[in-house]
Amino acid sequence: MKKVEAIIKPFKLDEVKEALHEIGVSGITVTEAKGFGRQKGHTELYRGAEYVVDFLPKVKLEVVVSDALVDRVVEAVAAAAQTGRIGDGKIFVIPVESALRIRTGERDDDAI
Ligand SMILES: Nc1ncnc2c1ncn2[C@@H]1O[C@H](COP(=O)(O)OP(=O)(O)OP(=O)(O)O)[C@@H](O)[C@H]1O
Repeated sequence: MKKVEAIIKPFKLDEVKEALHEIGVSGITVTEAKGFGRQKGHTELYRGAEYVVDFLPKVKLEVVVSDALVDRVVEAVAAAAQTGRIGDGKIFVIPVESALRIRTGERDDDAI
């Protein structure tokens, strides 16, 4: 299993969620986040306004998937989140050791 952690522009969340739904991802964790990339000190367009970049609002999306699905998830998130402008975000892939569905006791691939 892998955790795909994506930092994206907030207005792209619905599109990314739809793309993940289409490839069969059932569980997603979404957190409001703030951050900056290498554009620090420059300006970034956010909701039509130019901001001098400090910490910009972002959304952090976490999806744990089977190894078989990880490439498709990364591609789907990247395609849905891309605008081509600075600040589009990043995707990290992290190994996951185990998973447990608390209600049933199912584990690992059966739990995600
Ligand atoms: N190395 C990193 N570690 C953790 N979070 C990061 C890292 N780089 C970027 N982020 C997060 O991703 C968000 C978007 O990053 P961003 O797309 O601006 O990166 P970038 O490298 O500057 O690329 P770009 O040139 O496309 O803007 C940041 O606001 C931050 O929350």
